[in-house]
Amino acid sequence: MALAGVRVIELAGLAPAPFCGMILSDFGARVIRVDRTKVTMAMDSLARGKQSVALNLKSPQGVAVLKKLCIQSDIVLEPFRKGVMEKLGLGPEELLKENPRLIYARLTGYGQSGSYAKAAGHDINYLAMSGLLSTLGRSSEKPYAPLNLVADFAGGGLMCAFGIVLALLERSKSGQGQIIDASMVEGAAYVGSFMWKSRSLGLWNRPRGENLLDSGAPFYDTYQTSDGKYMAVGAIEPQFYDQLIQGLGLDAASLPPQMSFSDWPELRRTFARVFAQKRQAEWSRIFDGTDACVTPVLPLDEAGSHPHNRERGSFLRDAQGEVSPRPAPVLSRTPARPCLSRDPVVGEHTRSVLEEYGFDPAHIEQLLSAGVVECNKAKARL
Ligand SMILES: C[C@H](CCC[C@H](C)C(=O)SCCNC(=O)CCNC(=O)[C@H](O)C(C)(C)COP(=O)(O)OP(=O)(O)OC[C@H]1O[C@@H](n2cnc3c(N)ncnc32)[C@H](O)[C@@H]1OP(=O)(O)O)[C@H]1CC[C@H]2[C@@H]3[C@H](O)C[C@@H]4C[C@H](O)CC[C@]4(C)[C@H]3C[C@H](O)[C@]12C
Repeated sequence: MALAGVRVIELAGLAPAPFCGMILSDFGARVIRVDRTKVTMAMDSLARGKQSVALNLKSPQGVAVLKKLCIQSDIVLEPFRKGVMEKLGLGPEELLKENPRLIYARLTGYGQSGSYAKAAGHDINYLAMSGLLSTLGRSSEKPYAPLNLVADFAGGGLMCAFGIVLALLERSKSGQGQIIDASMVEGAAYVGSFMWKSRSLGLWNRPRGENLLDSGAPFYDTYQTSDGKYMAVGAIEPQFYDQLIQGLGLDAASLPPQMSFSDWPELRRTFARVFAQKRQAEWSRIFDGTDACVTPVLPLDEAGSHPHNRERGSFLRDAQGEVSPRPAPVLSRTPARPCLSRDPVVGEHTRSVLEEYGFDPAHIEQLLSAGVVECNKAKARL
């Protein structure tokens, strides 16, 4: 796999950093998640392929253990508020001094500088600060966040993984590590570059929810079908729009022009009335194999069984029987080989990892009895 041999120390966090760690793990990196001690349950549902060490960083011995792990690793990924790592004596200066090849990835909401750097926040705040949230939502409604996909995952976890891969590539030439300051505000904004850079085209001149791709255009929207399901319509180009009109059984001559903004509400009502006359499966049969850009809106538990996704193996089933997306993109020679076994229990790998990183058994026992580290076993499933 592409990242085979890369060792990552991931400090346990909420959502973006776990996703970043899972991407690295899916593509072959060895990811060791450092959890707190005395936690009953891992919060990480993105733990595929990771190992867990339970370590109390509030003790000087715990800090020393983490340092030793980082000295022998390629990447440390930290998801805390600015200043937390420095307060622990684990800031980049300390760690890079001991391991100049270390890539020190800091994944935060607001970045390592600026007046908000130390403020708490979540996806919705970062999305709001990026400028993008103001554009998301239906006409005459307030802005709404599309789950926590944009800032936490696209602009956060994924962007940080990209930064790590860039730093690894650069290190292969310079031999040096570096610090990655991944701000979710900036990552989200960057993902949304199109919004800024296409403004001169007049694509976003109208209020929220009344433009081409923000649910303003009737040919770029979803429609309810007679069985309460939905179809997604993305028929932007005239040649594809013609096929939409044909599939709906409408007479193009009796409709207003596609790009007549003032007629969009009426056109939307016409499309809605027609879509409501057939079931989703019927519409799928009509539009499959055409270029009308019309597809069913699949619920999560149906996405994996759609013929197209099944043919490509786009979703996988793990040892627990849970279905989730296959890692993307697909590399031809060195594709991801995601681990299918269960997620680690907090502290499950403490002993084995410490042994591997050169801690002698007596030292491990002492750390255990001092409560600096914890070893836990997976509970048997009855
Ligand atoms: C699924 C839910 C997640 C929702 C995601 C949400 C929408 C997001 O947007 S996540 C993005 C959040 N932002 C960031 O990550 C930006 C960077 N980070 C921060 O800004 C901050 O970390 C913070 C604001 C997110 C949190 O601030 P906090 O004050 O708590 O922490 P920090 O200042 O960073 O300091 C950390 C302190 O911790 C110490 N530490 C760290 N590691 C160790 C260690 N090993 N040992 C000892 N100490 C350690 C460190 O030293 C710092 O100490 P100091 O403060 O003294 O300096 C999920 C959201 C809630 C989940 C549920 C909930 O947790 C309850 C259940 C728990 C159970 O286990 C599982 C089920 C739950 C229901 C759980 C389910 C889901 O996971 C959630 C709903």
